[in-house]
Amino acid sequence: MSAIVRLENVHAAYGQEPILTDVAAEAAAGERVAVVGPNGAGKSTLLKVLLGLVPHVIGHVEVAGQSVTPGHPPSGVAYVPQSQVMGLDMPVTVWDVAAMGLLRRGFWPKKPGPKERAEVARALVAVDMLEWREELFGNLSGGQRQRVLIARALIRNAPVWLLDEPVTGLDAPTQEVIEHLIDGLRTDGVAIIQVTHDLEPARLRQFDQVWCINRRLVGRGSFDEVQKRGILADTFGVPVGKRSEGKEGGGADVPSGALSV
Ligand SMILES: Nc1ncnc2c1ncn2[C@@H]1O[C@H](COP(=O)(O)OP(=O)(O)OP(=O)(O)O)[C@@H](O)[C@H]1O
Repeated sequence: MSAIVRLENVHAAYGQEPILTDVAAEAAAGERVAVVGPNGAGKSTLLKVLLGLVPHVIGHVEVAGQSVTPGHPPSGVAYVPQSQVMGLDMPVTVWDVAAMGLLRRGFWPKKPGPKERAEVARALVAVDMLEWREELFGNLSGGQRQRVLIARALIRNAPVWLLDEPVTGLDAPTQEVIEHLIDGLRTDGVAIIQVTHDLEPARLRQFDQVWCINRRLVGRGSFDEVQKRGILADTFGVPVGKRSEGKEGGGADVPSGALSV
């Protein structure tokens, strides 16, 4: 399978300090990748490298057939940032935020026509937020905001999705809804690169690959591979532990504290 996301010998920095060193990884269409690692490991930075948002990058970055360089984001990408980093004091409605999905497709600042409006409405229906369309985005709960950001991404109709902790802080039913929506994209051949702090084995087994990041790519593979080879434990900075027998879900050799982040 050919890669739709490819990183080769990638080094990245915002200033003098290197944040990521010598990262090489790839994902194919229809694959879902979990990006895991401790706080400050460089997970969000990795997504930003794929978006062309990190100012200093050495190496080869390719997304949806395009070479990505700083300041030149690829066009075939939908990005769902952590919802708490969105400006909540701006007077924008749910509809406005979702309609920003049209932004990179030549419909801005031109007024969207009936076809584009129908597209925005369809995306809001998909996340069950159409009736909130006139509400200010900043007045929504975390879960509602996340649904709107997913709607915005759906409108992009992109072959690659980058998601930064899309379900962190949400209640279990809302997590289920959003996870189900994201997972459904795989059947359309979308490659999904998702930062997550959820290290539950049952969850991570749903991903095709787990990329373990701690300022470098410590390793990657299926959850069972990275767990068995001690890569997960190394990523979180503890010695390779013994496999915890009899633990529900197979037991991950990761620090217990890491399981609750
Ligand atoms: N815009 C920026 N300018 C300078 N340094 C930055 C910038 N963004 C992030 N960093 C630094 O890069 C490092 C990695 O940050 P990053 O947000 O990528 O980590 P992370 O693994 O996503 O962390 P977390 O799990 O806490 O969200 C941190 O030391 C952070 O301070």
